Amino acid sequence: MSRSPSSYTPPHWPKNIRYLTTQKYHSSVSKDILDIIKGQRLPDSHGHIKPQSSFIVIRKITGPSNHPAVGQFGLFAAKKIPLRTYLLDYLGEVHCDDRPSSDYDLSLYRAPDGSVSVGVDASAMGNEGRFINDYRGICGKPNAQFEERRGDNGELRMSIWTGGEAIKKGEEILVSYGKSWWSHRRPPESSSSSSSS
Ligand SMILES: C[S@@+](CC[C@H](N)C(=O)[O-])C[C@H]1O[C@@H](n2cnc3c(N)ncnc32)[C@H](O)[C@@H]1O
Repeated sequence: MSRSPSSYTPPHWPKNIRYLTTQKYHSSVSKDILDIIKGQRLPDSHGHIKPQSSFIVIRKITGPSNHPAVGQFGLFAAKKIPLRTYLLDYLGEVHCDDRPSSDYDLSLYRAPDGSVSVGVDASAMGNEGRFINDYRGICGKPNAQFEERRGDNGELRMSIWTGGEAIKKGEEILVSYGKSWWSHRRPPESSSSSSSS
């Protein structure tokens, strides 16, 4: 970990990936779409919630040997996490171009007429969220989920929340990437994934 706040990167952060603390916008995002994503600052409200990123750590997956992402990294509970906790936002480069080869690209927004699709791609830049793995082949169901939310500044982001059960210290935090993410990829081999989501 480095000392100055501007150059902070979390432990295990890869040197070739830019660490972000805010979303970045690619030139493929038009002014109209930028206005929709950035939204408007919300009036001060009592519903102000902050992400609890002290609950999570990036860790290299060394086992069990049948873990489908062994040798890669994952996101783990640094301490016991209560149910329905807002952990962090999935930060990356917000874009409107196609990124079929990125394994770190999430869908953020689709125009109602289907003409524009906006993604957040954390392949070259992102935060701890880029290390969250899918539950398939690891356990029976996810213990966390992606949720779209607008922050206090009105900006639309993909946030990561724990589900309806507390997560024990040391447990891996796992979401569902969704069927469409896996539809054009090879599913994990030791899969326990008969789930529909
Ligand atoms: C968003 S990244 C997750 C972080 C990744 N493990 C890493 O170290 O950078 C998505 C990639 O993680 C791996 N992955 C995540 N969940 C998986 C799963 N359930 N089974 C197999 N591979 C998985 C795949 O290689 C996938 O392309």
